[in-house]
Amino acid sequence: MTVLEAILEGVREDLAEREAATPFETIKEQASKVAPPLDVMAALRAPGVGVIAEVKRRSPSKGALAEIADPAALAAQYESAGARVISVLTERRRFGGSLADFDAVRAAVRIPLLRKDFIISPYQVHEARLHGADLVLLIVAALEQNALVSLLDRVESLGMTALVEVHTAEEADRALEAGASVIGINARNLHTLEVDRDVFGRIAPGLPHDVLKIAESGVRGPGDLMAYAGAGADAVLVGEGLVTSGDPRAAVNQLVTAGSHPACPRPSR
Ligand SMILES: O=P(O)(O)OC[C@@H](O)[C@@H](O)c1c[nH]c2ccccc12
Repeated sequence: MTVLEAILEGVREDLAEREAATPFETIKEQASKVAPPLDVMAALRAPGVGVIAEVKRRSPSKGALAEIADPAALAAQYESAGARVISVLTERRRFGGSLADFDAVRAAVRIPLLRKDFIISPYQVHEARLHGADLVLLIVAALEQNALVSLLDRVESLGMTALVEVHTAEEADRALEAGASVIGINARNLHTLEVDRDVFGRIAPGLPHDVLKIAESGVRGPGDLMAYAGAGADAVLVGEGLVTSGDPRAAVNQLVTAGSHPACPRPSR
């Protein structure tokens, strides 16, 4: 079993419990009454290379990363330092996240929020909306093509944006085929957890100009952001580098400053 398969098994078990506690129809109905999603495309298309800052307690590759006693306070720091979007891990077993973390962050910031989880069912999409998500992660490697297409359609039909994650050129083709308008290229292989920062530069140039390109994982500082920018990134998604920095506000600010510096390569749209 690969790491991804093991994670998905746990996700399915946790999901079954939530489904038993609250029926799909209830989640759907409650989600329809929530304030509409924010304009994610506008946030991501702003000038310069954007920063998506992640609330991440632990990871399967490194174990515990940071305590994060107050996710709302961390998110408020990210926002005040100029992050465009905040990503909140809600996967419990491997990443130590929760929808409670998501709620705390939602109440603390005004910028768009990404629900970062292993989404395999429409239930989780409506659940994301119910908790105020604007963006939802869909991982191509975790989904059959028909599931990817139908989840993407559902995300968009609720007015949210799908961040469709890929790690290979074949997965990128599947993402485009499904109609993705925002593609995240993850440097980390979810089967082996190995990080290869060159994956972005191999895949991004083959994507259409109008597709927003997010470089995910492995950003340690402004140098990595500049390299991703040079390869065509519209934004970078950063977790570990921020939560382990000791000063997340300063760490985000350095990235935001680099991403808006005149010497930073511009997205080519
Ligand atoms: O902590 P990093 O290396 O900055 O990576 C952040 C983000 O890309 C990573 O958390 C991530 C990318 N895709 C995922 C899918 C599921 C869980 C987590 C992820």
